[in-house]
Amino acid sequence: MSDFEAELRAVPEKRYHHLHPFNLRMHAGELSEQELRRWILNRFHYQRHIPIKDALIMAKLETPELRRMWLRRIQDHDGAAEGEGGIERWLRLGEAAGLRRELLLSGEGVLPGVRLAVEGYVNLCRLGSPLEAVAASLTELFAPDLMRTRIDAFEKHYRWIDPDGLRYFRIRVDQGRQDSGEALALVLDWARDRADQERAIAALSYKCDVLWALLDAVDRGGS
Ligand SMILES: O=C(O)c1cc(C(=O)O)c2c(n1)C(=O)C(=O)c1cc(C(=O)O)[nH]c1-2
Repeated sequence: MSDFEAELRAVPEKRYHHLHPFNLRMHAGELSEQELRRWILNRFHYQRHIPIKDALIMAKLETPELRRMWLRRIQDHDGAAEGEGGIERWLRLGEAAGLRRELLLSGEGVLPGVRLAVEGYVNLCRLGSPLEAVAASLTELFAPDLMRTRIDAFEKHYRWIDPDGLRYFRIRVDQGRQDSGEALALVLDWARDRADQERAIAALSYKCDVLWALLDAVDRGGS
């Protein structure tokens, strides 16, 4: 592993939201039903913006090979047809937890801090270079392990949620591995000099801040 790759991996190791107190409480089974519903509703705001930020990235990619790779990400979330894809599966997670899909789709109850955090990520992808935008997605190197921990925690501690609702996470484990493997190869290829490497590390650090700030807002609650 190159020094640069080790440096990249070290960023989420120390700052990814697997360390956030809200996630630690989730995994320990300490969240109330209300807190878990608040997380699902607010995280939907993040989920529905992922294909939007991916479309902004795709518009900057200059070859058919790269655009095909990125198009798959959009389809993972939006599905190839009505009733398919990650966004639909997240809506079903909401329903399994007693949240009507109309409520999630309305955006009602999304906390101001969550809106700002998500806007920050979308704007990084809108305004940044392809290298920065792809580097920011590398938090996904750590997401599959976190999802496995989350699935175990839900099955053990939150049995009031229908296990069918967990399909989003089950499918996402492999998707996240593929996404992060492809993104890492691109970042290692594109970041040729030290200035580029530093920009990639800064973008990944910023993305860790986005996820952390999102959970800070959910943890604090309000509204
Ligand atoms: O539940 C999580 O902890 C988590 C984290 C992340 C992440 O690290 O950004 C993503 C997801 N989930 C996720 O479901 C997802 O589709 C996703 C896409 C991306 C991205 O930056 O392109 N991150 C994430």
